[in-house]
Amino acid sequence: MIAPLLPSYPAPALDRLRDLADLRALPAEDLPGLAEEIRDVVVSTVTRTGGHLGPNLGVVELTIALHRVFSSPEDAIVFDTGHQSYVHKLLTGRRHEFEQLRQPGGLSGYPSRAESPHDLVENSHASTALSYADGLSRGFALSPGRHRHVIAVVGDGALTGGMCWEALNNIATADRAVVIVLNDNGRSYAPTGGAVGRHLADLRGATGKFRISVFENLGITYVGPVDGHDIDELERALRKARALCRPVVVHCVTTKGRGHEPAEIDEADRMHAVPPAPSTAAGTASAPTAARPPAWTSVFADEIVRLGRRRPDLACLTAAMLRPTGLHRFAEEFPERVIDVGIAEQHAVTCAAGLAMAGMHPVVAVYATFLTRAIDQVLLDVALHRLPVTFVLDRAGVTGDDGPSHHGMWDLSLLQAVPGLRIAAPRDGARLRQLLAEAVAADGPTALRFPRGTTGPDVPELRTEGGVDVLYETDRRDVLLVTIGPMAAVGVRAALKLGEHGTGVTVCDPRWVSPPGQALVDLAARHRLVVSVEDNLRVGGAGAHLALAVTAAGVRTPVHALGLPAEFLPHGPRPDILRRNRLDTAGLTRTITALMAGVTGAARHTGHAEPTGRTPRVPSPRDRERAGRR
Ligand SMILES: Cc1ncc(C[n+]2csc(CCOP(=O)(O)OP(=O)(O)O)c2C)c(N)n1
Ligand SMILES: CC(=O)[C@@H](O)[C@H](O)COP(=O)(O)O
Ligand SMILES: [Mg+2]
Repeated sequence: MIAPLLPSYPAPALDRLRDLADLRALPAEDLPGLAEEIRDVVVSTVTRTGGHLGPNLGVVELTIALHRVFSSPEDAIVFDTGHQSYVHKLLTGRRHEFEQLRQPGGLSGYPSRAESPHDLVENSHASTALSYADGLSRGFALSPGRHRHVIAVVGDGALTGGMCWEALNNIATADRAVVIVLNDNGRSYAPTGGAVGRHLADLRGATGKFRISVFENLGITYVGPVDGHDIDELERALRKARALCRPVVVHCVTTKGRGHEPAEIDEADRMHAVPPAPSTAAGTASAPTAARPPAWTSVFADEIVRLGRRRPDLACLTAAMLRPTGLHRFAEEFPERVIDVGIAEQHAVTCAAGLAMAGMHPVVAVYATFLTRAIDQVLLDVALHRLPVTFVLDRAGVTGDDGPSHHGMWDLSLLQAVPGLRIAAPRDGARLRQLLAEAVAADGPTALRFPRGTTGPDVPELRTEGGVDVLYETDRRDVLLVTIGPMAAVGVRAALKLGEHGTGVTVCDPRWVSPPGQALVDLAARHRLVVSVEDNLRVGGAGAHLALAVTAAGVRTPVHALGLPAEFLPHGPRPDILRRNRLDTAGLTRTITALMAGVTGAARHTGHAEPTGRTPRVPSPRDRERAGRR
């Protein structure tokens, strides 16, 4: 953790708080002023560092009241998704570190057990808090000692996730002290839809009128609706809930983006997540220009609309992320063919299976990391039936500032185990368009994965061999470098550097990376060493599967798969994390040089025939010019 800087924003009331006891000792009349200071600190910091502005502005009073009524960390407070835990961090001793929110080595944008005993759940995947609460309350009930309360802060969006209802089904079975603080701002990114959204809207409007909530029907006491910005009302409701010592939901009505007008009027998503200020971020995404290539998501958004015009059987599904996944334009043009299932990826996948059985070709657009919770559905609801469903996985690979539970680095390892599922990884915008068209034309399951950020310039192929694009080659066949997706540009630059030192590298992009095709095996047989490089785990990645295919074909060329370690990688700029894992040009060049030394040494030792003695063609000015364009 880097040394805390002096706070950039004066917050005298907040700075006088040494601990939660001081917060609890504050007179009620001081609390609105504290809330205002906290809002100012959140706005001034998050607009600089990037992060979740709207969600945190909506829980200022709620978090103050929570920490005045309950005694964290004795009482366990769990934040669902965790993107709304900045106020919690400011109140639990991290005021100074907050300046470094989401910065390398700085505070995580989600709860972090390494940062504080007040933080329990680091996973940023939604709809888990109630399951943790059920387990915590059972564990506390089984452990002797002081009676400890469990409090779960759950958003209305998170409540559309199936795990919440699995947990409620259990929580309601016994009188354990579980307080469910329902933070109802009526939105995920967009307004919360479905029957859950409708029911909550009914309850919000029920002040003074008698209304039975679904929670009461399950046997959970319902308290509310409560004004989520009135600290006094919140404290009264929370004290009432605490005294009940049984499952209770406190329905808090809040405003996402509260107190910051640009967020309050942001129709799209109330400034749910804002990018870092240009001075803070290395290369903030902004409008594409001839020099600045478009975002991957916008290329997908454009191409899926073009395909939708030609294919009336295309239907698209999102899990409460219509705009973040680029489906908003398809929804505008084909509203009847877009389905927002809420934060319910498992349902999205099996609903897509149903759509395919009904003759449609569904496209399920999710962030790669969120598909991990629907692998069973991909495997046994889609692939077992060999259904024509296409999964479009945005944010595949290292994502960056959202940290370990957001890096989309497991999809290739998990999906390559799914029989019959073909996986494509476009290297640039042009290939994304081509591969998307091929995917939705397939009569079985397909997946397409691409990273967060901009596409980079197109990387044209020299020629294509059995469906594999050859991007660069010399007349010496030392190394076959198989680049997966956007690693192509890195691979070509590394090949040029290696060529300057006498190593002949053939760079190829399989486009359809799984299952590995015969053409790749044939190419491997013609080289002394195969190296693959991917923005995914090495374990079970594309390179691992290529090695299996090369060995199974009886080809003796050694295969080295390069990729990410099977670790939870911290938050940080994507380029930094790739560089630290030697997946940048310099790292790849060094790795291949070392591997080649091994191969050459082994050949000298075993007398294995050297390849043709000709040195690789020195890269022509045209080669350099082309590589420079990448
Ligand atoms: C499984 C999963 N899918 C999608 C997301 C992306 N996501 C992050 S926050 C969010 C909206 C959450 O809405 P809500 O629970 O109401 O919290 P709010 O932001 O309104 O405070 C979504 C969809 C996620 N974190 N986890
Ligand atoms: C908390 C969450 O899951 C999302 O809000 C995520 O932070 C969005 O990430 P992007 O900024 O990549 O869309
Ligand atoms: Mg919400």
